Order: sequence, then structure tokens, then C-alpha cells
Amino acid sequence: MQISIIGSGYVGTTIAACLADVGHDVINVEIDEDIVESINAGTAPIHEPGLQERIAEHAGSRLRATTDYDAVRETDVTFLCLPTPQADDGSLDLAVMEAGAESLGEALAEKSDDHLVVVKSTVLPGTTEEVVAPTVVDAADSGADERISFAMNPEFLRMSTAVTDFLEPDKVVFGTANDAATATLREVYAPILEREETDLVETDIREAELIKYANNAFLASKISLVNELGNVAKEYGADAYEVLEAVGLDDRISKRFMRSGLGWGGSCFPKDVNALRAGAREQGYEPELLDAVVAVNDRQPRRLVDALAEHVPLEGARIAVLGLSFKPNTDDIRKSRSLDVIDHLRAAGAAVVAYDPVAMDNVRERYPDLEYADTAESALEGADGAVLATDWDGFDDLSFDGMARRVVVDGRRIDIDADELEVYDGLTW
Ligand SMILES: NC(=O)C1=CN([C@@H]2O[C@H](COP(=O)(O)OP(=O)(O)OC[C@H]3O[C@@H](n4cnc5c(N)ncnc54)[C@H](O)[C@@H]3O)[C@@H](O)[C@H]2O)C=CC1
Ligand SMILES: O=C(O)[C@H]1O[C@H](OP(=O)(O)OP(=O)(O)OC[C@H]2O[C@@H](n3ccc(=O)[nH]c3=O)[C@H](O)[C@@H]2O)[C@H](O)[C@@H](O)[C@@H]1O
Repeated sequence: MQISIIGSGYVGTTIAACLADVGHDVINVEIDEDIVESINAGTAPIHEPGLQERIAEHAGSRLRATTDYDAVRETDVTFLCLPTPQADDGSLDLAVMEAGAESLGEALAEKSDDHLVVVKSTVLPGTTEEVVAPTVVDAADSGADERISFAMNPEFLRMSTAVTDFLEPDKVVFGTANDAATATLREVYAPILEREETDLVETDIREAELIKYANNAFLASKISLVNELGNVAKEYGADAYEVLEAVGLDDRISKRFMRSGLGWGGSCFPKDVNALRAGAREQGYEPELLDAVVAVNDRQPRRLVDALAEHVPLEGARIAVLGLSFKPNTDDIRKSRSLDVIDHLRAAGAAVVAYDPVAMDNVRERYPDLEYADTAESALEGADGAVLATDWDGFDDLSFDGMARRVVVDGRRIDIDADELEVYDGLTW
């Protein structure tokens, strides 16, 4: 099939490369010229395992990128993978979606064949039908509503495992308003749906939109509950990891997403839980549990810095922060808990030296005056204390010999050799 993808960020680039990999012809439409150049040169614009080799293999043949929206006319279906950030008040900001939908409509004005527009971005119920569809149709010529149909197909991939998550998902959700749209989506996903392990959910557009928020709200709530239990466990002097491992043996609960510590960050859980809270309030419902889920999460970085301050006076201390991305195997630092830790440490008068295997360039833009180390060990050299903030592979094998004071507070339960340490403290255990 001929597929166009608007927005070539983490989702758009990943799904473009994967759809090309399963045999479709894919074109990325993206406003950032550097990203376009990078894809066309066969280079992944983001760090995501499995992406580079797929882009290198398909760029210039089944995968192309352009800044020109007119390219959508060569395709049968367009996926909108544009950002849906949170506004200052926490609500969903649709400005970029509307701009993209307008450009798409203008380009489709000159296409006479049928076209399917699929919203892949995370949007609240009603957005596809009440915002995206009218914007596209208004920007196209008269009669466009006959030719252009709309669907919603939420994405559940995780960063750092985006490629395998997309190609081997637990479920695929089609929110459609007619059988033709469902048939087109089935064709796009045919190679992925062949897997026995993948469930297909066919539903209406509004339900598809809400399934995505419910999914993220559930996962974020699970981690906040695990953190609340971890905080209580620590007060009792009990090991939360042992407790929750046993709890996870119950099939109804499951072992996954049971790691307590610094909490959830990233580009999606924070904004999506906030958008759902704001949306619920707008609908007249007080989402008290979701409010608490955010409050528990927001407390964890402060708790970690307080735990460190119990062992090291922070004023004037040199503190190593190891791990800056919001989770391992990604360079994404959006809403990373590590950055909150850095803010609290600096507010307490500590000098921070930071290290991350891949995310330091991104952090440098936000903290140009921070000291950065080339390796974890050089960050630890002469430090009065260290924080383990992201559970990168290799952090379990660190040598703490060079530290001035071997005090380590672990926000992620990394399996380090703590025998030689003066103090080893865990955030929730
Ligand atoms: N990042 C993730 O792991 C996941 C994200 N999502 C959702 O997918 C959507 C996209 O997220 P990301 O890929 O992370 O965003 P992103 O911020 O990484 O990428 C968005 C891209 O759109 C481009 N763009 C902005 N305006 C444009 C326009 N008018 N025309 C063409 N391109 C334009 C930007 O330059 C950027 O490259 C969001 O709604 C997000 O909630 C859903 C599942 C997973
Ligand atoms: O909507 C999205 O963008 C995506 O958000 C999350 O994916 P992602 O944010 O990439 O990463 P996760 O693996 O879910 O981790 C999120 C945060 O939770 C934290 N986490 C995760 C698991 C856990 O047990 N404990 C824990 O603190 C991680 O450290 C990280 O900061 C969801 O897992 C995806 O299904 C969803 O598509």
C-alpha cells in the first residue's frame, strides 16, 4: 500500500520504518528539514533499537521523507503522528494537530480518489470527529467529506522498544466509522495481524480514543500505587521489591510494571494523565484518583534528594547523577525524573556532575552550566554522593572507588555491588 505519515518524531519515524519493513511504500511528511535529510540519507534521527538498520535498508526505496505535504496525494492512507502536548493548565493542546490537519486538507483538495486519514496521535474522545475531520474537510475543496474518511488507531509502543512493540503488539485498535476504513486498516496491518499473539479490537472512534488514555492512566496508576506501597514498605523497614514480587504472582495483578522508585516520566504518561484529568473535569467529573496518581509520582524525586540529604549535607557537596533519560535505552529526556532530581539538588546548593550513555546532548541544551562526565566512573570521581536515576545496563557493574564519600541513593533498584559502600540507600526499600 501507499502510506503517508505526517510527523516524523518517535512514533512517525518508527512506524514509517516498520511499515516499509513489512512491505508498504511509505512517505514521511515532516516540517523539520534535518529529520527529512537524515531519513533520506538512511540515518535514524532518533536513538531507538532496531530503527537504524531498517531506515538504512529502506531509505530511498520503500521509505522516503519530504517537507512537502503534496506527497500525500500519491498515497491511499495518511497517519497523523503529530505531537499532542499539554497546555500550561495541563489540558490537551491541539494547535499542532490542527495545523497539520489543515495542511493535509489543502493537499488533499487536489486528490479526487478516496483517502483515509488515521489519527495515530493520542487525542481525547471527540477530537478525531469534532476537530481533525472538520479541519481537514474545510481545508479541502467542496465534496471532500464524500472522499475523505477518518479513523483513529491509537499507538501503544514504548520508547526504547518501539520497533518490536509496533511489529509485535499485544493488541491493535481500530476506531472507525465505516467498513471501508476498517478494511484499509486491516490491509495496512495485515502482516502484523498475522501473529496469533496480537488481538485486534474493532470499535468506534470515540472508544479508540479513550482506550489509549485508559491504557496509559492504568499503567501510570499502577506505578504510583507501587511507589506508594514502596514508600510505606520503607517506613516499615520492609523490602518493597520482595513484597511486590510476591504480589505480582497473582495473575490478576501481573508482575509487569511493578518497579517502585523514582516514578514515571517521559513524553506521554505525564501529559496523557493530565489531559485526561483536565478532560474529565471539563465533562463535570472530579478525577480524584488520577489527581493522587500524579501527586504520588511528583513526590518521588524530592523524597530521593531528602534521603540523600540524610547522609550528606548537600550545600556545597559534589553529587553525581547517573542516568538522565526518562528510562534506559532512549535519549529522550522529556519529563525525566532525573531532571527533577537535578533541580532539587541544585536548589539545595549541591554541585551536580551528570552522566548518561546517550542523553547528555539533550540535557546540555536545558542545563548548559552543568558539569558533564564522559563516563559514569569519571562522574563518580571525587563525588560526595551519587544518585542512580535511570536503570541503564552497565550501572550494575560500576566501581565506586573514586568517590570522596561512597554514599549512593538508588532510585531504580539497580543490582549494584553495595558491599564497598559507606551508605547504600534505596528510595522505596
Ligand atoms: N513517543 C511515544 O512513545 C508515543 C507517542 N504517542 C503519541 O504519538 C504522538 C506523537 O508523539 P511523538 O512521536 O513522541 O512526538 P514527537 O514530538 O517526537 O514528533 C512529532 C513530529 O512532528 C513534527 N511536526 C510538528 N508539526 C508538524 C507539521 N505541521 N507537519 C509535519 N510535521 C510536524 C515535529 O517536527 C516532530 O518531528 C503524540 O500524540 C503522542 O502522545 C503514542 C504512543 C507512544
Ligand atoms: O503513550 C505512550 O507514549 C507510551 O507510554 C508508555 O511508554 P514509555 O513512556 O515509552 O515507557 P514505559 O516503559 O511505559 O515507562 C514510562 C515510565 O515509567 C517508569 N516505570 C516503568 C515501569 C515500572 O515498573 N516502573 C517505572 O517507574 C519508567 O522508568 C518510565 O519513566 C507506555 O508504556 C506505552 O504503552 C505508551 O504507548
